[in-house]
Amino acid sequence: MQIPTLVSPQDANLSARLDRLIDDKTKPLGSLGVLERLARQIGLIQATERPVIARPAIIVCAGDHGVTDEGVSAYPQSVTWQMVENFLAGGAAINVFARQNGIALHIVDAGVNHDFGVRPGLVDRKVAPGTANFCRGPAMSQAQCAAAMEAGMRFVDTLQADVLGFGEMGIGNTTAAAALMAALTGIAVQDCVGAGTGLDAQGVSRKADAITRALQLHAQAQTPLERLAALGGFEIAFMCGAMLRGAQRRMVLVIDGFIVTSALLVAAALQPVVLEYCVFSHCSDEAGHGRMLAHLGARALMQLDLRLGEGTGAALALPLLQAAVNFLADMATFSSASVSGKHD
Ligand SMILES: O=C(O)c1ccc[n+]([C@@H]2O[C@H](COP(=O)([O-])O)[C@@H](O)[C@H]2O)c1
Ligand SMILES: Cc1cc2nc[nH]c2cc1C
Repeated sequence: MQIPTLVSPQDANLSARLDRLIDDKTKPLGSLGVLERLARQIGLIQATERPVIARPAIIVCAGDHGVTDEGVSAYPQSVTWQMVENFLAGGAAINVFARQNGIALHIVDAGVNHDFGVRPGLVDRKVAPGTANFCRGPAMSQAQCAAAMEAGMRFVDTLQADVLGFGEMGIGNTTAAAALMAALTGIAVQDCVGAGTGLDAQGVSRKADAITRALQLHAQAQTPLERLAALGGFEIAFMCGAMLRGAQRRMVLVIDGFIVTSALLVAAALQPVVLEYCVFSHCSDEAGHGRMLAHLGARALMQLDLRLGEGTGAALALPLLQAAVNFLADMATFSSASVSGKHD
């Protein structure tokens, strides 16, 4: 598998020109805060003083997890395929928010334990019907993991998006994400685990125990790709490949919650520059997410106590990205509006 080579979008000359444009708008210097940072970042990613968001898209990647055998989720595995049906019928939260914000939604089966048959609207990239239980062996073989990543890269090649958001669905995947987090960051398991879909304290400690056993079993997995195969999931690997290709194609990547960020942890371990293409939509209520973001040096746009996944935070953040490019394009300048500038 060829890992995409990324170039940094940083360009000192363009950055200075964007700063001048931003500072020339009719507002006290710096007063649009994070929106100014976003406008500059999107301009740099698109390599223009006039960035646009014309074709926003979100990929919702679904996969099942063998580790659910350890009793690590508050819901049964069948909810994964049932929610995929819900996405296809247009009734999930992500459908509502994507419709509200004019976002194209792509639903991907990367490894769900269900036969959907031939389903219009479903992107069938099933590598296998769920991962193996990583407490007993690797979640995926290296070949399966590479197949999921390559499928993610190839899928992004079919898209015309300028902003690409990520979402996921997979009962048990907060366990996989927490295991990846512990392995890739060295943060203690206790500080990586959380309640997921709603475990009680006993459930959370069962989850931590499963992860601790898995980290011992897979101690020989040392590279990011070995760790992804041992502990990850098909939807996580698919997103990791899709993020790397999206950055290579200079798309703005909108990161959602805990599981999406775990895919980015792997992508950033392979190609750190990918982070310069990322906007972090929100800080999830899942306990480890704040620490995961801190590890990446990332600042989330919003804190809404969300813990749903599906790309809902990414969809809700899109209006903020649009506000950033719109103020840059449409606000008057001090001279065009005859407004006096700051005292010297
Ligand atoms: O995005 C998040 O931060 C997030 C936090 C907690 C749960 N989820 C969703 O809940 C599911 C995984 O939870 P669990 O408890 O089954 O591991 C999966 O479908 C995720 O989309 C998502
Ligand atoms: C109902 C339900 C919807 C979800 N969407 C994302 N993860 C989910 C988990 C559950 C349980």
